[in-house]
Amino acid sequence: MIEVRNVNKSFGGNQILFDINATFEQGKVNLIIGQSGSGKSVLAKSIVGLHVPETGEILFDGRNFLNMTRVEKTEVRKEIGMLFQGSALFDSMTVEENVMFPLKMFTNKTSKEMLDRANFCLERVNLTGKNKLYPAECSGGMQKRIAIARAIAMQPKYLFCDEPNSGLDPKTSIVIDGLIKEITYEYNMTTIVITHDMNSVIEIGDRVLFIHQGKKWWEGDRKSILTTDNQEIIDFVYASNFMKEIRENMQKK
Ligand SMILES: Nc1ncnc2c1ncn2[C@@H]1O[C@H](COP(=O)(O)OP(=O)(O)OP(=O)(O)O)[C@@H](O)[C@H]1O
Repeated sequence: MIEVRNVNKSFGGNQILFDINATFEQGKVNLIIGQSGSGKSVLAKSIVGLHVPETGEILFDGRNFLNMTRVEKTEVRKEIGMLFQGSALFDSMTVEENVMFPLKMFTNKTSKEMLDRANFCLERVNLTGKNKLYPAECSGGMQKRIAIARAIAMQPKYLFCDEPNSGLDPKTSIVIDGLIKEITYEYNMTTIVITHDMNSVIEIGDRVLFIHQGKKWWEGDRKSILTTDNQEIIDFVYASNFMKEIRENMQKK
């Protein structure tokens, strides 16, 4: 579980996050949604230690990250798997080398142990036998699955996914969402996903946090987001005429 308590963050006097309090539960897919510029990425980066908030606490299973020594922070970072927008694979490395990269960086495993783990992770994302390909030889969906294999290589307790479906077609997005959901449940991870994708909200949003103008505006589960009366959520979720029609039809029933 990750808890965010009273987090405020500014850049050069410009306040971006206002007293955010949120709980991201273990074994669940926790989504952060909100309009562009609302502060989602700043919040996620504050949680993983890429930004330092002025005030507040970030608790990883009760351990306050902001009070930790450098060594303690490094230990927590090893427990975090990251899935970046655009996959962020190393082009000059093969699939297998990409997946083994965090193991080489952070563990003392032997080559055989690293290869075994890479093979296990590649099998988990249905990429068995693709070890020697380079990222440029793989489709966008495959690249995302390689990035997921790399993110879980260290058996993380926490998984962060930044816009996992960006650049993917709807069908491939569903596959990636399904994989994120499955591995979250299978490995009992605390997963946080930043997304704009309403389909993801409906499919995998066990918990949904809606950020509006740097403030926590609403939180709930995927079902309650469809029936909420919160006007900012309605504006966000039902931005298109098609979605507006669906809501009107739901209300007539
Ligand atoms: N390093 C930074 N220095 C100064 N301002 C920043 C920095 N990072 C983000 N901001 C500002 O913080 C605000 C929120 O940005 P953020 O990237 O969190 O938005 P977002 O909700 O993730 O948007 P999007 O969905 O478009 O990615 C924006 O006004 C942005 O300009």
